[in-house]
Amino acid sequence: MKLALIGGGNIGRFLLQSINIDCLIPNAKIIGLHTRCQEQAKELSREFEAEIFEDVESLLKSDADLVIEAATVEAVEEYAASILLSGKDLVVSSVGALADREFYKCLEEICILNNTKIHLPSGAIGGLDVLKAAKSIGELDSVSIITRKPPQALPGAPLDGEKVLFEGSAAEAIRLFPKNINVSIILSLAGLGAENTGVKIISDPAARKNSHTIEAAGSFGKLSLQVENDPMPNNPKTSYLAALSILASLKNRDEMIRVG
Ligand SMILES: NC(=O)C1=CN([C@@H]2O[C@H](COP(=O)(O)OP(=O)(O)OC[C@H]3O[C@@H](n4cnc5c(N)ncnc54)[C@H](OP(=O)(O)O)[C@@H]3O)[C@@H](O)[C@H]2O)C=CC1
Ligand SMILES: O=C([O-])CC(=O)C(=O)O
Repeated sequence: MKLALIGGGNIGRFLLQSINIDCLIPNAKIIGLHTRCQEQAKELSREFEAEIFEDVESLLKSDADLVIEAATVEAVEEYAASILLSGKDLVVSSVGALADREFYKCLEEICILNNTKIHLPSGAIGGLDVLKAAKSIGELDSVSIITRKPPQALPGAPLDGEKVLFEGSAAEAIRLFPKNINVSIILSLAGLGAENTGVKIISDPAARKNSHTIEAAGSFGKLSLQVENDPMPNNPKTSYLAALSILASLKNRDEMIRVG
């Protein structure tokens, strides 16, 4: 499988190392990457033997089968449609982009017409299987997430003392924190939608982990799940599990017997 990558930050570098050097996905290679900073692109290209795509047009013309986005919500908004139209599948890290129903429907139509797929990894949380099963006959009543992170991982957070930075819907949360609360949107997509998923974001100077507590209730019973994420070694903002979940998505793609 030939892969192309958009974004050369924490997750991008981790994927280059895991796929091109550690060979963790059988028969897969990241053949090229596009990222905003050319210096960074050159360094990654040298280190991981991947081509540089100076723009997305050259990435689209490449023979990659699948594109992994590890950049920003804006990058998904800008490039997703043309990637799918070019016949390539897409793995999205910045799932917040899909909070917009119109955008979601537009991408879904492109996928149907072009026989392409979008893969949305579970990111830094879990429990999506429970929500999907629970709502399959429409009896999921409530879903919420409380995210607690150190202030260094959240924009505008005070360094002294715990503070609730946000309380409201996932739709509003991702508008205000597009780099920090993608988890609420994958949760919404598995469950009740972005308008009906409750979010609380807490900045906590005592926190050493990025923790996400999910509560859900419905006719199935109740779900209560806490994920205590270790951050990636070089970036307190990103949970390690988010990067691992992209590898898991790539592996799922080829599995003949799928769990969950
Ligand atoms: N679903 C989930 O649970 C999680 C999702 N995420 C999301 O995943 C994404 C990647 O995370 P992470 O690797 O930690 O982020 P980083 O900020 O470390 O890296 C992002 C990279 O993308 C590049 N970039 C930004 N905009 C563009 C663009 N338009 N075209 C090409 N490259 C671009 C950046 O370049 P530059 O350095 O020049 O800005 C940078 O190299 C983020 O959107 C993050 O919010 C993260 C954690 C969990
Ligand atoms: O990494 C995390 O814990 C979650 C995160 O940033 C996001 O959802 O955008």
